[in-house]
Amino acid sequence: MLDQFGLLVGSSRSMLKLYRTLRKVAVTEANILIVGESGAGKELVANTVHLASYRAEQPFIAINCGALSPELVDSELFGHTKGAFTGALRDHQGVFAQAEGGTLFLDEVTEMPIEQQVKLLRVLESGEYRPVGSDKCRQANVRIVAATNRDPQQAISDGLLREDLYFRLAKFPVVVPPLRDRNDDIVGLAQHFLAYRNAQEQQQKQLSTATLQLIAEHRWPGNVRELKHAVERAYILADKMIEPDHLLLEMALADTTETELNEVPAGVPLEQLEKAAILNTLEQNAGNKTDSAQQLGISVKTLYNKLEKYQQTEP
Ligand SMILES: Nc1ncnc2c1ncn2[C@@H]1O[C@H](COP(=O)(O)OP(=O)(O)OP(=O)(O)O)[C@@H](O)[C@H]1O
Repeated sequence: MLDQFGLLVGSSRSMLKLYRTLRKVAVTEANILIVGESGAGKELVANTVHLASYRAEQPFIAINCGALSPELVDSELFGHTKGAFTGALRDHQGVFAQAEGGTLFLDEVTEMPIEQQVKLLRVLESGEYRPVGSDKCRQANVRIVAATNRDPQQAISDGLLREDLYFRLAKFPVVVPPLRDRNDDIVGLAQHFLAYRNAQEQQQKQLSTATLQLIAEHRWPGNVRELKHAVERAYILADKMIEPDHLLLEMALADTTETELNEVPAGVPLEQLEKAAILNTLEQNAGNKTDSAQQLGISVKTLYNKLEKYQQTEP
């Protein structure tokens, strides 16, 4: 049986160290910055912090900063009053109001436009925010837990994250290690996801020895999310014994071999290639933009911009 803390499962040394940190930090009011690769479990860490905090009975609100629409970002964060702008037909609560008393999880915080990062910093400093169109400030009682899959120092030098906001958020930087650095947990997590499905479906499917070996040896670039999806796929495909082929790991491989690249016909407009690469990656990731952007080596914001452009040029 693997150790558990809140929603997190794992007994590797790095996970046990993480639990110790979270246990201490959760009961404070400190804001937190969680750093880790996509799929490593950052949102689960944020949720666990919330559940282990004194705010557990209050709301946990999660937003992806890369998915905020540029025109509405102020309203999405701070809310708006009726008539604040065309289309503002009624008062709207932003995420700060929704999370009042609880925890606000800002995923992909480096994708938040710099202008809003300044406003966020102001809220963290003064504890006040003002809904769009209102002349009254509201008091915010919200704990901020932010996350990024970028190296924060690099994001600061690239101008994606304000240094002053970083210092405000990162009183307690929490690092979630990639799955390949917690070898001891890989097979246990696979068994955990399988046991969960077996209990749900009242089945007793099993992982064969060869499957367990493949799971242990795979590098899991998509981290725990990739492992969970592979087990769930295999669970559906296998009757009783889950064999290596059921995991469909080659489908999830992001690495394109040189031979495959040589098969791309010469003279295809680059834009067309780019669009095909983007749409195929999204399809492989079941529409998950964060994972797709990471595999494509672009930011979530760039991915959104490109998708928007395709929509405009579509007949
Ligand atoms: N330690 C863990 N124990 C159990 N399940 C886990 C663990 N870590 C991650 N998961 C599961 O893996 C999936 C991905 O985790 P999560 O969404 O927290 O990752 P993330 O780092 O926030 O990803 P992204 O950066 O893409 O938003 C979720 O289904 C989550 O429940």
